[in-house]
Amino acid sequence: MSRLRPIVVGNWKMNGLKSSVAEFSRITEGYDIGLRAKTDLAICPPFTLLSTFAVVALGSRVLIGGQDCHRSPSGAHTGDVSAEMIADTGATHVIVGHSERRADDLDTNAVVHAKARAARRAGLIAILCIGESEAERDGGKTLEVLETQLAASVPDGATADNLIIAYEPIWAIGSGRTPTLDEIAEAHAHIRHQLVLRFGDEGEDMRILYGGSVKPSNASDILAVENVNGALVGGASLRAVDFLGIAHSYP
Ligand SMILES: O=C(CO)COP(=O)(O)O
Repeated sequence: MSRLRPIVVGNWKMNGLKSSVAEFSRITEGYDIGLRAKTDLAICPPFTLLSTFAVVALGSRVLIGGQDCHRSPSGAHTGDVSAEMIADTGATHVIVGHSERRADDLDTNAVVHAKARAARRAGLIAILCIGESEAERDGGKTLEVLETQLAASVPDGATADNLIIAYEPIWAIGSGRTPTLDEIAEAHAHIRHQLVLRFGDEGEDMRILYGGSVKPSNASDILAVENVNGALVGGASLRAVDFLGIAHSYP
């Protein structure tokens, strides 16, 4: 088991209304001493709920994050939200480079790189997502794709205190399918190797999360894999019972 303190992050994506505060409160209430001893816990709600959740989370030690940020601190960017604005709500984390944004909003590696720098500028921890498509996996290109994404989207000077990597195979997101444990181990070992090549000892301390169809039923196996330092959870983070179940399955 890794010596790094794990973090289990819930990505609520475009889900959640004011009425969802009750479900989030159940998550904060469930983050008891026993669970705190095992793992950090974070929820990334939509922007509309960030401030509310940050207040509800006070005193619980549940962390709050955004799901994306603009590269600039402020300015004429209608509809966008800056890393500084996210930090201003009390959030500590922000997801950048999620495959849904890479696909829907054409976030290239260069854009993700700029967003990760923006997160650091604002004092946020970037959760930077990388992952291969099904065609890339079938073509035997997974490790190469991960290497390219890491090289092009992780900024120089990143540290274990301001960067978390999330490995999310695109074909595993929301599909109920996951790579085998050996495949997860191989991908995470490769990411670790690249981080150490580039950042030396600091790379040993960067957390690498697995994301894609993590559920209470598969979490204990996945979280026990070498170099898996936590999980990025989509659908199963929307219900407190499932999300806490995943966090509890940390060995
Ligand atoms: O995209 C994800 C988290 O960012 C994973 O989503 P699912 O857990 O719903 O597969």
